[in-house]
Amino acid sequence: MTSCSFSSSSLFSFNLPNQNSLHRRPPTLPRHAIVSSTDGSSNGASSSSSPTVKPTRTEDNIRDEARRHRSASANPFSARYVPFNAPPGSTESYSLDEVVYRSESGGLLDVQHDLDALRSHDGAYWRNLFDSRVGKTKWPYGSGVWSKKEWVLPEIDDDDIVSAFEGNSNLFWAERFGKTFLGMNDLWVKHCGISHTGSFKDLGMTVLVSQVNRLRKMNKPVVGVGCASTGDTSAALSAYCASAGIPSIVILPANKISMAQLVQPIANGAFVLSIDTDFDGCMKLIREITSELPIYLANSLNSLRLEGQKTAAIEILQQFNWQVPDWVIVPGGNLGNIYAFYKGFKMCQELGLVDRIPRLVCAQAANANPLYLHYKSGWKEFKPVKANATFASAIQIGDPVSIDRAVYALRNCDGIVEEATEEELMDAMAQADSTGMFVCPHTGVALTALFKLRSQGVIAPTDRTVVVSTAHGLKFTQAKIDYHSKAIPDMACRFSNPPVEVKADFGAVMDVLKGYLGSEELRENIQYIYNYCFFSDETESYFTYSLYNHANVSRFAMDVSGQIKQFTWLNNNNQWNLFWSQPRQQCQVYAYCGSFGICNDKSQPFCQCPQGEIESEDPTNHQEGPDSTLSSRFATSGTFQISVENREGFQLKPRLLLRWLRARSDGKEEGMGDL
Ligand SMILES: N[C@@H](CCOP(=O)(O)O)C(=O)O
Repeated sequence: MTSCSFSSSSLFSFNLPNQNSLHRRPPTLPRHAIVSSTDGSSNGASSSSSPTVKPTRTEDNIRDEARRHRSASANPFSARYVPFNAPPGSTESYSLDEVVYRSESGGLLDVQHDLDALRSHDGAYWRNLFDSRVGKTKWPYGSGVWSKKEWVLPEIDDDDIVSAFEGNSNLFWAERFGKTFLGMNDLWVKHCGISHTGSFKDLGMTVLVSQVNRLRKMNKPVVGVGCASTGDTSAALSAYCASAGIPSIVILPANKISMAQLVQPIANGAFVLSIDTDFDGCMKLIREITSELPIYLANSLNSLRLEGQKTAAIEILQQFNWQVPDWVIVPGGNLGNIYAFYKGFKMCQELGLVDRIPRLVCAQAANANPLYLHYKSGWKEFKPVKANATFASAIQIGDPVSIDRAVYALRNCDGIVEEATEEELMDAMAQADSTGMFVCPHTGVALTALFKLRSQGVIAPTDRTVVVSTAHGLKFTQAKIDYHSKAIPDMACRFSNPPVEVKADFGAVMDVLKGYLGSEELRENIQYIYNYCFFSDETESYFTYSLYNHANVSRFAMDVSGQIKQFTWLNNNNQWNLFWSQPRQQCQVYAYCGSFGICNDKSQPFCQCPQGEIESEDPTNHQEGPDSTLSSRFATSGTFQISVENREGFQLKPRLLLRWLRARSDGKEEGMGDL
């Protein structure tokens, strides 16, 4: 890990920076004659494309413009800290302007909104309001978080908000991944990592840093903001703090985060401490530090963060036109996010935007699985674990701070916890990448959970399922390089795709390309023409297919040849064309010529009896193992060829010594077969 040397003297002088000079200035935009207010009563949803809109001034930026249109009417919405899962009758609560992370009893806090005030509008009102703000540059609603401001931090002044217009992340229809690997048609990946700093942490950090900005303007004693991190939280914290001119301090476990994650806070000017411990050790330190120094805690122990993160759930509903998916699968480490998703969905149900919530699945790496073990024990006593190294390094956490929140969320939505081994998560990541994504290992954990729940029949092929991708794959290139170079000990790296080294010679390149174009791998592309769905359980196995283009006519047949054949109708020739067959060559049909016959694709009839004498060792005693079949045939050259093929169809170099002693072909004596 790179070591960083920053001067500590300037950081710990505790001088408040001149905020005016540091404040981010959004770009100047032409001001349009749009009348709108922050309560959304007139949101200008259709104004930007109206021909009657005229630019009248150009000197205002979007923040100035929002300020000018600030509503004069009193804000009816509010929120407070209360003890998390407080017993009925509890009156303990705190203003969001207090610096407090724990309840009197030492438990977690939660941000409680005045739901009665929010209920003064019905679900349709909120749906329309949120929808009207998407895709605009209006400050601060251009952010997917602040477009739900009334449900996030209703009382903050728009001027105090520090935003990179985060959120509104892509909800990707994982069409090919779903169909190819899972037989699913309605699988989606919420790419929260396609974001300002490359992870979902931006959603929470815009809220937390905005509140810090407000506290500092109120002259509250907040000198800087600090976090422990496995890489993503620190990247988000440092970027948002840099944007607002607020010092940030990040504590990282040495050698346990990716280079891309490490360089983010360094580049954004954070004070970076690389500490020889794991994340749980760093978390303990930051808790102690923030209780001693005027440094505001930015980890999700601070419930403000979850107010931003919950908007990803609202956004998913919005992207489905307010239809509720059946499942949402979230990778889990420190476990704030699984609760944030639950809270977002629950608020939408309670406020009448939707009538139910999805079932949540929390997916953990098997090397850092305290929640999984807790779930498997029937939610008996929780025991932290020592988290072992995992490629899903951002969730290498053994003592998650939000364990109570996660258990609450999962129990209240009939949730499930799954785990993924290192090989499973890396394979799943590579499979997703092979279908056009570029996901992080944590998404591999979530996809593994999906594989397992599909194969157990818990998630049905038609269930609408969303996998939450938490970070950008580019943060984890080293893991991908190791995988594709097959450089990971004890891992088969089944889906690796290493580059082919070829000399700079036309013929050599052509040979390699011809090999590739004839490969099995490329033939699989027929899936773009046919939509295959394979189903298999204990009682039945079958597949169905349909044509993407209904103008095509096609038929499948299996006949006495032992081959399954797929024909397409050629309109020009008025005949069936053999499009695909498997096994491709007649002689590849298992035992087509019986136990001792010789199959030769190049002659008719294909099957012949061997001539001469063959002396061989026991065919089952060769190194390819009993799963391999031996076949032999005459090639056009007249030489005798032997091939050994295992059940997966891989051609193996035969180690079996089959000696062709005296073969007579056309009365000639041949020498050794072509081994
Ligand atoms: N994966 C996290 C770990 C800290 O979690 P947080 O949600 O409490 O910030 C990270 O990126 O640091």
